[in-house]
Amino acid sequence: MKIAVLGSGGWGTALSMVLCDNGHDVTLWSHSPEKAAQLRSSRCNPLLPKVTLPESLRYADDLSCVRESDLVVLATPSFAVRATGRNAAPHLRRDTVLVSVSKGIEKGSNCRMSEILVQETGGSCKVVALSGPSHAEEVSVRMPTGCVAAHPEETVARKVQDVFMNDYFRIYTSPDIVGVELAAALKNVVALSCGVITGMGYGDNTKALLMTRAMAEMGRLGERMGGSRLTFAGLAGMGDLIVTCTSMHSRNFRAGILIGQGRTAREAMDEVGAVVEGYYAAESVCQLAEKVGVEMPICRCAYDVLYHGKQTESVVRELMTRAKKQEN
Ligand SMILES: NC(=O)C1=CN([C@@H]2O[C@H](COP(=O)(O)OP(=O)(O)OC[C@H]3O[C@@H](n4cnc5c(N)ncnc54)[C@H](O)[C@@H]3O)[C@@H](O)[C@H]2O)C=CC1
Ligand SMILES: O=C(CO)COP(=O)(O)O
Repeated sequence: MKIAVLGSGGWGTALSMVLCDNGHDVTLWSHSPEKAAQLRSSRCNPLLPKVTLPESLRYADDLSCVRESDLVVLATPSFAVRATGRNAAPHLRRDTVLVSVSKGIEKGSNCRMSEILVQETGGSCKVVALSGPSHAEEVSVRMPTGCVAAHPEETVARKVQDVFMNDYFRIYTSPDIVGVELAAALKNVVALSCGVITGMGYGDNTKALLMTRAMAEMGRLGERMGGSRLTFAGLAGMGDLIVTCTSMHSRNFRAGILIGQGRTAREAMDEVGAVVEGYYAAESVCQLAEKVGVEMPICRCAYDVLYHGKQTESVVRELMTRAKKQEN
């Protein structure tokens, strides 16, 4: 199959390697000519220093590279998905399947990534969400990993399953694209929060409390917006929550630790030096929760710390002294 991967950060690069392993004809697009030239000449992405990029991988800096592609993977940070989709759209075939792997919610519109791509392609292309616990650093060295390919039409989700799946990258299908995409965006806010309490010096009890209660609020919002609670208990929900709340590969978790140690959100993101999606998602999540009338105290507190510089100690006290309630 002819495949274009748009976005040459850690994740776009790791997925390009999976697709090359699976025998596809893959082009990796970078948004700057310098980046494409650097990848082509060095065959190394500094974000994944342990790996040499496959000989068969091609590089591009022009979005006309999607022409004649059977499948196009959107792997830019979420803030760049709309512009990338819009600029690629005139070159796309109507039967090209788009695969969205960016984990976020658009600032302002609060759209999911697949909604943006449907809008930008005028609804002509099918858009599948691929998500799950999958650090690029581990996928690129072929560590066993599992993800979910979500689309309401089973045949479309299965097509993506077939393209990506191999003996170290296991793909399940799901009809619940709403749940999968919301879980992906929400878990980043929780991973940031988990980093904050870790940076403050709290231990495993506090982390388990935060992750479990955050799952409850993620599921509440997801269900109210049309997703299934079961999705939140699966790879795209609980799976990805575990991997990002416990791993030093996670940029969200690392940024949170720095904030918990006293840095501002801006200082933490600069220090991490890569996209921290949870920062952007926190604002949208609070807006969505308010709009649909769902209580999300943990995400609300994360927003207050990130956007209003609220003291982390007072936020923890606030959460711990909420009114008494039954667990479910
Ligand atoms: N890194 C990972 O392990 C995983 C990341 N993701 C998601 O994939 C998306 C991309 O993440 P990463 O590859 O990790 O990002 P990254 O932080 O490694 O790289 C971001 C890339 O985006 C490029 N970029 C910056 N501005 C751009 C623009 N305006 N248009 C196009 N590209 C631009 C940068 O040059 C850089 O190469 C995020 O939404 C992330 O949540 C999903 C699963 C795993
Ligand atoms: O989504 C990820 C792993 O599944 C990557 O998480 P971070 O963006 O926090 O690094």
